Amino acid sequence: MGNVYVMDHPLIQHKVSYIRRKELGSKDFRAMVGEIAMLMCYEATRDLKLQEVEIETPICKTIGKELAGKKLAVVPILRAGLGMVEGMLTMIPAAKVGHIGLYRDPDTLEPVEYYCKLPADCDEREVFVVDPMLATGGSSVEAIRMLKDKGVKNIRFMCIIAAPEGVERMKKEHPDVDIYIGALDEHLNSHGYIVPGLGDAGDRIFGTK
Ligand SMILES: O=P(O)(O)OC[C@H]1O[C@H](OP(=O)(O)OP(=O)(O)O)[C@H](O)[C@@H]1O
Ligand SMILES: O=c1cc[nH]c(=O)[nH]1
Ligand SMILES: [Mg+2]
Repeated sequence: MGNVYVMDHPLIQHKVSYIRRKELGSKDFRAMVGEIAMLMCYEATRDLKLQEVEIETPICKTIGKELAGKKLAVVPILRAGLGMVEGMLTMIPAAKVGHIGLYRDPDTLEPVEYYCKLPADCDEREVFVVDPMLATGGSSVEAIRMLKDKGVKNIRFMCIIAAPEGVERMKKEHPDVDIYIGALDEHLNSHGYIVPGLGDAGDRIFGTK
């Protein structure tokens, strides 16, 4: 059964408050989204399995620990998820990266697919799906369905801001997926935007509005 984790680390909370400010420009917004992703990655990988390994230091042989089991992959939901990739790779540089392109139709709020390129062995990997915003949940539910269709079994979802509506939908549709949230907000407005939120994450990262 998947769990929902809302980050309580002071650095994450501080940086999330910072990127909510409407006066923050794209350059600083983008940099901070990357920093938040890095800190969230650190928190969301706490339970990765370790195995013992014999190593030799300049002094003697000893037993150390290394990551065991499945290799990792990061899959951003385009566009806004791209802002989290570098931070994730700072923490887990050996991870492969897949891309899922979805945009939300502004009228229906339904996700529209336009791209999918995944690592060939993604079904053998533990996959971190990243997107700064979980609003209605339509995009993340669809992205995870696409991964499951390719045989991926171990999936975690990471977002910076979530609405309760999206969290409930994810729990219902993908009860096996752990969800990591930077901040859990109040509700969605009539246009499907998170309140208080931070506006349109993709536009703010790429300066398109
Ligand atoms: O939970 P949902 O209701 O599906 O909304 C969340 C989605 O909306 C945003 O993407 P958007 O459609 O704005 O595309 P963009 O990243 O290209 O801006 C966001 O980055 C999520 O992917
Ligand atoms: O508040 C929201 C909702 C969906 N997508 C965003 O970028 N922001
Ligand atoms: Mg957008």
